[in-house]
Amino acid sequence: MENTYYVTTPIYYVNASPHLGHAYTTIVADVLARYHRLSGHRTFFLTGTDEHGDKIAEAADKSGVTPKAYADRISSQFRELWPKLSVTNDFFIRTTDARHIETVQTILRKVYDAGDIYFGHYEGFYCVGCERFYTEKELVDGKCPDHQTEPEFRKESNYFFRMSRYQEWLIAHIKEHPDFIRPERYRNEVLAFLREPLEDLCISRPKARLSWGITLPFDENYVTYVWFDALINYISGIDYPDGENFRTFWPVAEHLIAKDILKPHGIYWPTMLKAAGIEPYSHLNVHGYWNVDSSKMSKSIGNVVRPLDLKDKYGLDAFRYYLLREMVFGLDSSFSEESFVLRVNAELANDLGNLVSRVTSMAMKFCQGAVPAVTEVTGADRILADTAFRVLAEVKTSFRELTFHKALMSIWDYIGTANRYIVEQEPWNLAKDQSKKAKLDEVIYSLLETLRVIAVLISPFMPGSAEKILLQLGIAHPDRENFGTIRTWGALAPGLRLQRGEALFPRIDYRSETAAVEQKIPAPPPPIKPEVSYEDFEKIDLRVARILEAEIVPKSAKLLKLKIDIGEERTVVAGIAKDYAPEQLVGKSIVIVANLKPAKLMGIESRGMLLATDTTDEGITVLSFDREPRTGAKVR
Ligand SMILES: Nc1ncnc2c1ncn2[C@@H]1O[C@H](COP(=O)(O)OP(=O)(O)OP(=O)(O)O)[C@@H](O)[C@H]1O
Ligand SMILES: [Zn+2]
Repeated sequence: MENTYYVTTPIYYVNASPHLGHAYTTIVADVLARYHRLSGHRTFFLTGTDEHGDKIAEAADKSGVTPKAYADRISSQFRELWPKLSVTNDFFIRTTDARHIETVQTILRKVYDAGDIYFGHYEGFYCVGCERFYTEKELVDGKCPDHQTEPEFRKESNYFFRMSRYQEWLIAHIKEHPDFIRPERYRNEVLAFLREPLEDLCISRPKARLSWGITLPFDENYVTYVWFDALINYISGIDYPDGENFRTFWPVAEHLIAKDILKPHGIYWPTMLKAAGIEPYSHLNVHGYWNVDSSKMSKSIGNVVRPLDLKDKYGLDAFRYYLLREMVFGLDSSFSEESFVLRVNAELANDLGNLVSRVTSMAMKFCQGAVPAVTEVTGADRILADTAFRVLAEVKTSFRELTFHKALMSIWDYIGTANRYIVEQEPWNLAKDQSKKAKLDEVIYSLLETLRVIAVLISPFMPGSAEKILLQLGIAHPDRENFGTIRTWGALAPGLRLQRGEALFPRIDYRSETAAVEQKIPAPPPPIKPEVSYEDFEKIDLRVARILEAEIVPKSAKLLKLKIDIGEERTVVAGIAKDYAPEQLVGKSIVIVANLKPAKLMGIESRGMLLATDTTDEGITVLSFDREPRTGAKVR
């Protein structure tokens, strides 16, 4: 059978504009959809907006427009946002679509005819924010636990869905399908909830009080409760009951949600499906919250970060990368712009960006700007091929387990391996010796092929950057590369002309931005140390050093390894990675203490210490010269 994949996001409630939380769920769905398409699976990705209910009627009223006009406005904000974040949904559903309304009525009729909907009297505490009744037991100090507001007491006759009838079935289904709700903590949460007897679900609202909703097909004085309407989008969006999409995709449905809407998705929805005679979805995948200062980012609170602000400031791929790398799917994360910048600088500008620019510029220089031909990749060069296969398998597992941060860690492990391989192989030395030409070609080819593999691996997360890398490799149709084409090592065609490209991820100078805002008062300089004699000073040998190479020390946030020339070649390690990108240093003349006792830093022997000082904004600047000094000269 053909492999198929169906992923949905919640349909977002149109009572306010989209924020980073909505962007996260939708980008995760996009990453999954892209991954499955690149794996050759037939894929459908659905998102949309939820437009009925009290809260929208209220918000519209406040803005002085009709609910439909209000919903149109906010819905288009969501619809227009997604392409700007490179989100590739196949359809955008609105619960005000005629097709959707028809489907909701079909399902209501079916469940009603089966005897699972009855008319009854109800009284209780109703929270408008939650749009549901609360039992007294659920309230905290008489208030809604989510909204901290006092609910209204309401007495109403309404229609009820006999949810209780399906409680035992649901418990059994969850127990038989351990992955039905995941990660496990949320499965346990639903099971815990099901330990208490389920109450029937009130699924109507009298039109006398609220008319903004879908009319019940069996009583036109009532509209449908917003959850009973909204959840059905997952099947109306793929043309239930007769559409080919429904037949193809419903059997593999995967829902993505945050934990706030676990109960409707984990309990209402499967029992609704069961009552309507429809198979349950395959998986409910639940993630945690993005918090700001430890409270949930939410429209109602207003503590929101706008996705487009971040995209405009730092670039789309950096934003997508950060969201997927920072959050462990299932757990909460807190958002901070500082952690964002740290990741972009260390992992994107340094690790990935440098690898791409080093490899392509070496290929330009040593291989006349074309992919070299190699007969067979052997020996040490197998490491890159072998790592590719291992990482491919790890990424596959991570996608299956929704551990996106681990997928990225595996890919970054590969990037680290490639960066170390360059240092070990020293292509610049191979290039000096004609007899080593074959070896040089092998090294450069392996690195270019590694870039092709990395580009495909990152493409679900960072589609724009992946394409740029593939174009730099001279690949004319980047869209033809996929998880199938990287399974064969050596598929990169010799002779392709490399294309020069701009830096993928420019470093962000965050400190100077915040410094401008904070206006910190600098600490006074420390007191001068006690006198020393000239003879004592003379013992210190200061020299002009020219930096030949610079690279990040793996797993260290601060250290750079420098190869320097002081008349002889030496390696020194300096704690300046936060202030200098390696490429800013190469070719620069600096001052080092040449006779300081060697020290080992992160396993690397440093022979000499570079001199540096503070700038006014707290960063570091290395000592340099205003005229070109002689390399190795004594500093007096
Ligand atoms: N802070 C958040 N962290 C992660 N995802 C979020 C966050 N806020 C919203 N979402 C996403 O949006 C869905 C809820 O959509 P909704 O339109 O109710 O947003 P909301 O901001 O939580 O609204 P409200 O504050 O009015 O309850 C969640 O299930 C999740 O997919
Ligand atoms: Zn509430």
